Amino acid sequence: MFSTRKTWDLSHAPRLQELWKKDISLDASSLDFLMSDGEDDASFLSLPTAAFSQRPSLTAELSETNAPSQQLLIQTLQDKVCEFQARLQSEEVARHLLLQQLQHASAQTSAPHSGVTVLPSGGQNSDCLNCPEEEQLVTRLRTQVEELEEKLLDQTQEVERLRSEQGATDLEKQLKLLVVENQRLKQELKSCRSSDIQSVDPAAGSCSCSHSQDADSLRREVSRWESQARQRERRLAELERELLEKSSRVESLRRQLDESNRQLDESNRQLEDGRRQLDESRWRQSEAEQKLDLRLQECEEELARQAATPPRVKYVTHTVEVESADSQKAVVELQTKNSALQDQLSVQRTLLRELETQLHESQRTCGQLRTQILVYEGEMERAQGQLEAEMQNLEEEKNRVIEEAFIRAESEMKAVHENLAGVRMNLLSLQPALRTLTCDYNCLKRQVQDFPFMLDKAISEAKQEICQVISEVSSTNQELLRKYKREMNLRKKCHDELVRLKGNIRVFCRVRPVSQEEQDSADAKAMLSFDSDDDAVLYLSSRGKVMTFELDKVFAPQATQEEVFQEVQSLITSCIDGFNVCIFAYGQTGSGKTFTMEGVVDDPGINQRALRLLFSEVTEKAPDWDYTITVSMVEIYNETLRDLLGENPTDKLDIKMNPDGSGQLYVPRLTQFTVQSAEDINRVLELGHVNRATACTNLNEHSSRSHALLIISVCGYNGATGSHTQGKLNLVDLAGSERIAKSGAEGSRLREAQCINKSLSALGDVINALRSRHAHVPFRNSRLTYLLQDSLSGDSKTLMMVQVSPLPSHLSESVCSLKFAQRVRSVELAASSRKHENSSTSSSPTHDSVELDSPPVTPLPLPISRASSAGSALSSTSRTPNSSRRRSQSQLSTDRQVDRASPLVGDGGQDD
Ligand SMILES: Nc1ncnc2c1ncn2[C@@H]1O[C@H](COP(=O)(O)OP(=O)(O)OP(=O)(O)O)[C@@H](O)[C@H]1O
Repeated sequence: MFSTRKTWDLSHAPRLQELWKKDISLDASSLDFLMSDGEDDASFLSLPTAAFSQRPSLTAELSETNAPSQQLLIQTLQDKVCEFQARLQSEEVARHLLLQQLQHASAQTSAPHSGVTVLPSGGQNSDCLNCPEEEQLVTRLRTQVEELEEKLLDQTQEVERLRSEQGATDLEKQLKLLVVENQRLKQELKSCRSSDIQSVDPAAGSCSCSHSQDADSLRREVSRWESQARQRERRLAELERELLEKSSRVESLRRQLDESNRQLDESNRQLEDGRRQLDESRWRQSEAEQKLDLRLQECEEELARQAATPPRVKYVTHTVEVESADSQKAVVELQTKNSALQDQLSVQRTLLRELETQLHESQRTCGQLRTQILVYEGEMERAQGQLEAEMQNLEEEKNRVIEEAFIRAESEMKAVHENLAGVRMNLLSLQPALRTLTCDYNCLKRQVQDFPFMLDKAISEAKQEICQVISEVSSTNQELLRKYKREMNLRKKCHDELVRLKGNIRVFCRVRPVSQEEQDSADAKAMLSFDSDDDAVLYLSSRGKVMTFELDKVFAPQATQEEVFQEVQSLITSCIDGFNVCIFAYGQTGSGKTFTMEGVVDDPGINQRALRLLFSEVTEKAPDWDYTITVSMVEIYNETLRDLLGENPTDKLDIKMNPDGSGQLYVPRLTQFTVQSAEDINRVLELGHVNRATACTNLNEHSSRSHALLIISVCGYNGATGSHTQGKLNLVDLAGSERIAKSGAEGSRLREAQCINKSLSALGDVINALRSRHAHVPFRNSRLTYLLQDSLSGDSKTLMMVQVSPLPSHLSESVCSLKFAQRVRSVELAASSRKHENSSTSSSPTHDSVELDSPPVTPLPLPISRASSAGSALSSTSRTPNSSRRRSQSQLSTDRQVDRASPLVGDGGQDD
């Protein structure tokens, strides 16, 4: 079935076939056999020179013959060699015979004279050589033998020489050439195959010519056709199997039919036998009947004749009687026989009927079987016709498919061959490239050999360049560092200027919310209101009048701790840059100072947040800067300084001038903790809180009567620049600012009130003197201002957080606190206004002088509309907050210019 494909496989690869044939011809063992046979046979060496006289023609013949006919040629050569050997042997034998004859003749000649046997080896026996003729003959013969031997030796040498020069060497050379050619062709075939594989299989090599894709597709097509052919073959095999089954079925039916026919014949035969038996028995019966009838008739005739003769009646009667008895007996016998024959006849008839029934049955079955056979035969003919048609179709289809596959494969092979030729061409064209590559490789090899030297040279050059670059970079760094320092100085100057222009005292106000209990017992409506457009304005209503307070920032009751801290954190971080910062919480008792500064556990205040912020900031700067943060906590109660972190919190501390001559103050024996983590902060604050609580009987009351200070020092060192920074952050929770003296307190309460009043007044005076740039700033007037001296002077920054209670019952204290804040803030704003304010306001709080019934007097004359923000009472309908704010801002620059020209001069008590 696949003969066509197999034929195609070999016949359509002419080149491979040719190579194959060459390969076979060269691999044949005949040449090896010939060579080994010729060399092993020693007689070959004795070939006469003439034996090789035909060598040129043989060589020519060998060279002319094609590779397939070489075997024949070799056979011819072998025959000729054998022939030469035979001839040589015969010559040898003849020569030996001649020699023996000569020796024998000489022996016979010499024997009768001396009786001594002449040795064939020619041994000298002077006794036997009496006759000179004989001696001469022997000598001549010996000479002849020697000549012959020499001649033989010469011939042998000549043969050897000729053999080495031309004969076998030619064959060997030819064989070697053929072997080399064979090897070359094998290699070529191998390379062709490998290149075929590479071009056919893209995964096997990197050759990606277009023919490989065509070849792939053709191969796929061929494999598809092959699979189709296989399917058709399978189908054909199935049909054949089916045909065989049907044939076997028909055969079995035929066998059944034959069996039936045979049975039918058997039945017919039985029937015939029965009929024959019946006819026979009938015939015998009729014969017996005829015999009986005939006997009966004879008997009757005899009876009648005897009856006709009376005298002889008795005898006749007796005879008749005798005869009739016999006749009767015979009749009875005959009747019995007749009845038996009748029975037999009836049996035969019954049997005949049965046989006839069987015959009918068999004939009917036979008819049915014949009908069935006819049906089967028709069906089989039809199936056979279908099968033949199908087989015909399949055969045609198969031939067509094979033809197509053949054509495709042929074209594919052609393409592959073309591809192969292309590959060969490529190989040829690649050879120059290979040569170039080889040249390049050699060149590179030389370069690689020179590489260490070049590398050393390059490394030394690179080192020089790197050193040069490093020196350049270091000089650039020096330059950059110089510029950086210059920029830093400039920035500091700018900052100073900015601070000077903007003022380094900021005043914020925070209104605490109304607690649940206070809401229940609140006796009035909200007296404080806020400007939705301006977060620096607070309105206070009292008796139908509205007082407007303008500060730097006003926090409504709903402001969170985080929002408050957001506003102050820039001040806190500036202490990392070396600034001293002071944040005060100022206000009456219960206004929320401690809440703002310390906060509660779940919602910490400025103190804890400030320390955490400082940690995160110094951590960010850690690669360049090395910071140390130390913390101290002190309390000032009744002008007594106590260390809240010390082992004995009740011990009094002093404030002294630092003996190092720096002019800085310090507190001997003050405990300082270096904090490095949030846990340290919590521990320190907790310790301070516990110490403060243990030092008093009622913490709430005590905290209202004392100032609590958290002093944080931040020291930084920049290793790169060598610069140091030192900043200090003072977070102060001041004592309550209510006017206790007015309430008629006595004894210790009076002393507490006096101390608080004194320290707060001193703080106001210091701030006033600082803003007014007085030559003398009264820091020493209180422990508080004395301790905060370095954080209030110079370029330090101060924030005052004025805490206000929203309750109407605290209106007087709230007004007093707000007026104090307003004055502190207005000090720095307008020099021109200060002149007027100096006569009407004081920077120091005068709590005792502010009366609820008599609100602060508006300074006269008002320099500008800004005077309205200095605590003047205005009708809520007389002006809008926005207009006030705009005026304040427009006037700000003018005021600041004047402020630099004329320092503020003022003192307390003007409110009164
Ligand atoms: N902004 C606020 N939000 C919620 N509660 C506040 C707020 N401010 C203050 N409080 C609450 O008001 C009460 C009084 O606050 P706080 O103790 O801070 O006042 P104080 O001015 O420090 O009083 P003292 O001078 O006696 O120390 C506290 O219960 C506090 O929780």
